[in-house]
Amino acid sequence: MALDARSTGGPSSNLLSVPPAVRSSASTPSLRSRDGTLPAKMDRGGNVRVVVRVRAFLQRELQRKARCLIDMDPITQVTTLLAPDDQDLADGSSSSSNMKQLLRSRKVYEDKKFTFDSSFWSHDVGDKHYAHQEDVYNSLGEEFLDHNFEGYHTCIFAYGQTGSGKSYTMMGTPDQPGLIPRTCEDLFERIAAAQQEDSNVAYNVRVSYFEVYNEHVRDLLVPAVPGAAPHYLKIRESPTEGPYVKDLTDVPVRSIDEIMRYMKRGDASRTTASTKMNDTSSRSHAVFTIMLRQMHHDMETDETTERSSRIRLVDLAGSERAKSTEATGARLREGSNINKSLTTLGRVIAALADQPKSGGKQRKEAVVPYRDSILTWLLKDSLGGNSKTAMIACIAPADYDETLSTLRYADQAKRIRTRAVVNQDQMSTAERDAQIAAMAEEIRALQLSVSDSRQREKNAKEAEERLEAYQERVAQMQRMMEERSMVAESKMKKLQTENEALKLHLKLAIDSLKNPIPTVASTIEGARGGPGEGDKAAAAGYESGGDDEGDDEQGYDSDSTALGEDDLQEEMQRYLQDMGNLRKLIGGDLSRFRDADSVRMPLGTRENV
Ligand SMILES: Nc1ncnc2c1ncn2[C@@H]1O[C@H](COP(=O)(O)OP(=O)(O)OP(=O)(O)O)[C@@H](O)[C@H]1O
Repeated sequence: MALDARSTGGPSSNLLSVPPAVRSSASTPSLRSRDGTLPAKMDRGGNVRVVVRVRAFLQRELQRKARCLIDMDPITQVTTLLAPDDQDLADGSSSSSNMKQLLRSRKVYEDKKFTFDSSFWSHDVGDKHYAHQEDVYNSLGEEFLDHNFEGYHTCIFAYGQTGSGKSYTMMGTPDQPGLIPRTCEDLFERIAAAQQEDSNVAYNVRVSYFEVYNEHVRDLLVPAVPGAAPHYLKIRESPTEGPYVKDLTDVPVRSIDEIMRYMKRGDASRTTASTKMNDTSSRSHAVFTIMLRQMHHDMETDETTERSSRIRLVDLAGSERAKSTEATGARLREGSNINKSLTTLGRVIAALADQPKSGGKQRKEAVVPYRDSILTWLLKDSLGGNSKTAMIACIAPADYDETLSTLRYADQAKRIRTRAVVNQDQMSTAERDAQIAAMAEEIRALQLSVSDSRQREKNAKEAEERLEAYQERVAQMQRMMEERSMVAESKMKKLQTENEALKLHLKLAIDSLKNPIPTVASTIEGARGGPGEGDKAAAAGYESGGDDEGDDEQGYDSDSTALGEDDLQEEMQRYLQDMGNLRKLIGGDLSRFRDADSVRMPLGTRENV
């Protein structure tokens, strides 16, 4: 049950019974909508969607008998942060000197109210309005997956202080899977259902998983070699794709099992450590990306429509105060790097929230400091570009200062507008072939110039840039070849289905010729001539039609039967031969792609695990 479709309740909330949320039946919208326009209900405007989730007390909070400082109103979606009293402050401070300091500072605490798109009350599981993992997925993940099938890039990121429930929300546990495993599962279920419905649509799914640790990018799908120095990846920016991680493993996946395997493998490689605030604290920002490509081939026009979308699911490391975590050494350095990138994220959010709305009075756009941290640079597109984005603000129930800071962050993020567009391409087979040929030519030229520059070793930087451009083009070509092979496979599938249908048809035609059903006319004729005549007519079958012309048309004579059967058989033979030829042609195409695949592997622009 999704919380925005029902009530949530803090200690004082007004609980209402509302109907349970209905699981969306949305599947893949037809790829045949050429212009990429979507039903109005799909378009929720371009603002970042912000939801908030409060977790249950942890052992340490129960031990100090903490009081819940959060209240959520299920109707208005207002989240109230209640001012702590002296007792709360005394319970929350780690030492008596801290307490004295707090009281001396005479800070005035007051209740603060915030309104978000949804609020998830996950504080006490006994509450009938408790938001389970499934509710969070149904309310947010499912809708975002709808957008992906429509062709939009999406990004969901979890933000909050350390130990507030980000990893639990995004990844969850084996018993309580979070948004990432649920998205993977739903994705493949939808693909299977859509393929049953329309075999002309082909799907291609790839995943990658990386972490940003201490301002370095590490591939989580490549197992770390024990004892060896960690392998960090570089970031590049492409004019079309924006910033990306160079040489990041990007694996094709074909089933739920396969994607779950990669997800678990990456998750196990994440840098975590035990801190005072969280036994398994994520010390890095983790970005799990799914690339979904949907291709529809129209047999009549021989045109292929392709939609591609990127699903980014981000589990940020938690903001932390060194005082609370009591971290020293490596943990302290990690903590300050985490805080640095989160501060930059805060500045990016503030700058984006402050951008003038288009159409209004011309005001200068604020400079957005994306490049000030690896995290914000990599999320540039998701935060302020072509993406539908959601932020899940995770909060602890009894930490006023940290929760206030998270809620303020979230409040600002609500004002960010992104510019998501449907990523759809349409191309005829001839155009695709021409593009592949042109690309092959370009690659050849680049290859020559790379080896030439290398030989001369004059300008190493230039050579490197050319090499990168070359590798990028090869990767693009690889993708186009895959698309062609997907189209060819879908053509094959369709021909096979037609072939089967024709074979069945032929068999039925031959069967009906061999064992014809007596014509109704002759039976009626027989019946008219009295019971004796009728029996005779039935026994004579279709030959008893008489010399009447009309009867001849309805019945069959043995000569014309033989002729019709031969004709039909001949025609069917021709069909089958045509089918065979087509199949050979496509088979040839496929083996060419496979050959090309093995040839291009050594180029290794994208490593496949
Ligand atoms: N909704 C929830 N229901 C039950 N337990 C939860 C919930 N949210 C979080 N927890 C528990 O709280 C603890 C901290 O959660 P989690 O590790 O997800 O925090 P985090 O925000 O990812 O922290 P960090 O930033 O340090 O990695 C875990 O033991 C987790 O199981």
